[in-house]
Amino acid sequence: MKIALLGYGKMGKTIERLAEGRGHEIIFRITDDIEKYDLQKADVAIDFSVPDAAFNNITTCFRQQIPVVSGTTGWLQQYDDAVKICEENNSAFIYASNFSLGVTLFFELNKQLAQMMKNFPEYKVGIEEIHHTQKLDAPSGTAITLAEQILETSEKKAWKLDAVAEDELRITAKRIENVPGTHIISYDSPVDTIKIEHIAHSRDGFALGAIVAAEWLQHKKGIFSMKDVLF
Ligand SMILES: NC(=O)C1=CN([C@@H]2O[C@H](COP(=O)(O)OP(=O)(O)OC[C@H]3O[C@@H](n4cnc5c(N)ncnc54)[C@H](OP(=O)(O)O)[C@@H]3O)[C@@H](O)[C@H]2O)C=CC1
Ligand SMILES: O=C(O)C1=N[C@H](C(=O)O)C[C@H](O)C1
Repeated sequence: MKIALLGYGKMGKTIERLAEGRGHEIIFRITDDIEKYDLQKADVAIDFSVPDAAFNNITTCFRQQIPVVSGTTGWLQQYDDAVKICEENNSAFIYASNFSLGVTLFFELNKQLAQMMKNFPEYKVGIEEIHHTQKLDAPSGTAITLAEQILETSEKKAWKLDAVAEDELRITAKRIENVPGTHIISYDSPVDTIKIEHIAHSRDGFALGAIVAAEWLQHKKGIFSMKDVLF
């Protein structure tokens, strides 16, 4: 595949290394005005950039029918508009707040555990995420996905960073040097605690998942998720 990278930071460089190892070619490393690039030369665009740039860059690709794999977090208030533009232009899109196989499995485990715990109100649920100090957004996109899954079965009304109200789901965000990404779901009762935890050891899992998603998306049209790709 000929890949246009939208964003060439920590994730862009990791994707470059792993994609070239799988025989793909990086034809653009875009970190500024996307209009300067001849996107028609690309088979797919992979977006790991910044919240302010993601929507414009992704939809510019859709308008040229270039399929997009996006992992950028913090721009999802515009996700529905991006989906609409993708469909209007008969293009293809996969978004995931976390592309790793481990977190895709963890999402399924989280849903099953939430379903089981809804009958045991003595357990108080909370989410903790830990990331490196350069991360722009808090809470992480992954923590928001986990929270939204829990809210589907819980009596809590909404998630909130550092929530204290009883009807809010508390997310705690910590920033520590060089941590690629850790997510913990805890159910605390007066007598014990149940925890599930996903720890990324590097960025390779995120990058590999995004490349596999891009390979899978070739010649497809429509809106997909990592569940479509992996299961
Ligand atoms: N879904 C997932 O699995 C994962 C998602 N992420 C998310 O991916 C995003 C990127 O993460 P990371 O690589 O660590 O971040 P970095 O800060 O390392 O990289 C961001 C990149 O975006 C570039 N950029 C800035 N403006 C534009 C623009 N207008 N168009 C295109 N690119 C631009 C920056 O360029 P410059 O430095 O020149 O400003 C830089 O190359 C974040 O939102 C993060 O949360 C991260 C890991 C996994
Ligand atoms: O910014 C990061 O680094 C990460 N961002 C994603 C998120 O916000 O969930 C995924 C991963 O946790 C790393």
